Amino acid sequence: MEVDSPIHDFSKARTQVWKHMLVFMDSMCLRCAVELGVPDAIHNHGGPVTLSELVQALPIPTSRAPFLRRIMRVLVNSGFFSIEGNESDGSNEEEVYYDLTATSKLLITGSTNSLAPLVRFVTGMEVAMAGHAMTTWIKASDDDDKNETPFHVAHGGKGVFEFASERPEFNALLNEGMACDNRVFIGEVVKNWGDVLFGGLRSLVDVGGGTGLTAAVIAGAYPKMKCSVLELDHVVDVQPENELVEFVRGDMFVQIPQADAFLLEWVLHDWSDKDFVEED
Ligand SMILES: C[S@@+](CC[C@H](N)C(=O)[O-])C[C@H]1O[C@@H](n2cnc3c(N)ncnc32)[C@H](O)[C@@H]1O
Repeated sequence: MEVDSPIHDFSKARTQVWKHMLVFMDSMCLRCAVELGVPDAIHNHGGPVTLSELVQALPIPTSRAPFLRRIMRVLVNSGFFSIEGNESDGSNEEEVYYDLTATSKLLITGSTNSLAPLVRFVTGMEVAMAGHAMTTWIKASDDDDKNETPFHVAHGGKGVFEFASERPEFNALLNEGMACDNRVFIGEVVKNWGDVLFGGLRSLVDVGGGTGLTAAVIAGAYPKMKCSVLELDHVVDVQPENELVEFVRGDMFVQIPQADAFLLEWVLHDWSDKDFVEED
């Protein structure tokens, strides 16, 4: 086939459509692997596993092995797992070994840098429903607050934080998802730029600081600084005692406690300029 023939152009364009239609399967395979505990199973095995060893370690019937192999194929292709041997050439599947990569090591449950909770949150039904509501949302009148974001449209006019306040499981998913992504990041920030950012401060308020993880890391490194977290009731209600950080219940649009400095991490993007910019 000539490279710039009409059939080539059609084929290329068609492939592009297929690719975009199905790209959500990448996320769904990732979610499935995290929910099943595939990274944990390989980690606990202590090294590369065959397909049948993997099936045995997971809560799935052995009859699902061929489907797990396909899910693993997608994830090997995306770099989440490595494979030794070549299962596509018809070799005995016992000769094929799956192992963790740097990416899937970030998905081991309970490890200090695990992003598994973030995967569960972002690929979850509640967020996916917001994606499905995008067309309805963009066609809707923006005079009504219930149409503010696709999430509002998908969830009966409730924004993500109001929704979380009514759903303990979603609240936990959101809080853990946010916190896990910070664990490594804030540690590095404090290590490399802590003195520039926080040196000399007597007090700091992490506005919308979630579980308080960020504030606790900062407080741990600067014990003379008073670190507080301003959060909504439903977030504060489920936080364990924290010796390093004081939780303050409140609404940042109403009042923010006095401090030398304020931290707004992953907060401004949740709101429009109209919410944040006030002119006297
Ligand atoms: C995207 S999360 C970011 C959490 C945390 N700063 C982080 O980086 O992981 C936004 C946070 O803002 C909090 N929040 C939302 N509206 C708020 C308000 N009006 N007053 C105080 N906190 C609020 C939410 O409960 C949520 O924990």
